[in-house]
Amino acid sequence: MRRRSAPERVATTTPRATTSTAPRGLVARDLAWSVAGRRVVDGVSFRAPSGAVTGLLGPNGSGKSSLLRLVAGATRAEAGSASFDGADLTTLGRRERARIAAFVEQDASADRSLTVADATELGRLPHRGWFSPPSTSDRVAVRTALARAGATELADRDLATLSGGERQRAHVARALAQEPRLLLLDEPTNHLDVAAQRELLTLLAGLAADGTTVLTALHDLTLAAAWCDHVVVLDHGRVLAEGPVEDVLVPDVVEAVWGVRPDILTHPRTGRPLLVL
Ligand SMILES: Nc1ncnc2c1ncn2[C@@H]1O[C@H](COP(=O)(O)OP(=O)(O)OP(=O)(O)O)[C@@H](O)[C@H]1O
Repeated sequence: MRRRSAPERVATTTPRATTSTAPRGLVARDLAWSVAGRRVVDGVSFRAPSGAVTGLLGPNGSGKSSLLRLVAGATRAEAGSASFDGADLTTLGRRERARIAAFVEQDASADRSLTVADATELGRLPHRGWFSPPSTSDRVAVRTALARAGATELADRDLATLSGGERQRAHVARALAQEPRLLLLDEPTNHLDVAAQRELLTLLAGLAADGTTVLTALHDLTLAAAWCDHVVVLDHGRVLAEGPVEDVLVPDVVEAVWGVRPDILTHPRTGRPLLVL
C-alpha cells in the first residue's frame, strides 16, 4: 500500500464560511447532543482533513454513531456546527447536504423491497431534477459505484434477501453513486470477510487519495493503525485525542481508553504502525 503523508493536526482557529481561508475538509466544532437527559455527544470538536482517511475510534457507547449522525444531519445537534470546505452542513437543506456528504449507517436495514441497482440509483437523486429520469451520466455513476463497491453481481438482487456483508456493499454503492466529497461510514467493515475488508479499505484509501474526505468509525484498532491517516478518539462523548495515527494510537492512549496495552511495531513492508493487542 502506498503511504500517504500525514495530515495536519486540528485547526485551532474558527473557520469562516465561504472564504478562501476556510479549512479544507470537515471541521466539527462544539457539537452536542443528549438523549433521555444524558449528554451523549459532549462538546465535540475535531477535524477530518481532505485527502485523508480519518478513523473515529472509541469504546462501545462512546458516542461514535451519535456523532456521525449529527455530522450527516440525520439528527439535529443541540449545539455546535459541522462545516465542510467552509459550508455549514448543519444549516444546509437535505438535498444540498446530500450533494456534499453521503452516509453509510451501521447495519442499515432494508425496510422495503428494492433491488441493489434501484437502491444505488437513489444515490443520484440529489443530483437530478425532481421529475427527471436518470441521464446517461447518472447511469454511468451507478454502474461505476456498483463496480467500485464490488456489488455489480448483486445489482438485480432484492436488498432484503442479502447477507450482512452483501448488504453492506450495496449501501456503499449507494453512497458512492452520490459522488460525495465527504464520505461518512459507521463500522463499514462489520460483516465483511477479510478479503472484503481489505477491498473496502483499499477503496477508501483510493477515494481519499483522489481528494474525498473520508470519516469512518472503526472498532478494529489494528485496521485503524494500518489504514487511517488521522484518528479521533472518543471517550464518554468527548474527544480524548486527535491527530496523525502514529501520534495518537500509542500504548498509553490505547491502554487509557480501552484498558489493553498493545505492542506497536512498524510494518516491515508498508512502514505503517502495526498494532498488536
Ligand atoms: N436513541 C437513543 N436512545 C437512548 N440512548 C441512546 C440513543 N442513541 C444512543 N444512545 C446511547 O448513547 C450512547 C452512545 O451511543 P452510540 O451508539 O453513539 O455509541 P457508539 O460509540 O457508536 O457505540 P458502539 O461502538 O457500541 O456502536 C450509548 O450509551 C447509547 O446507549
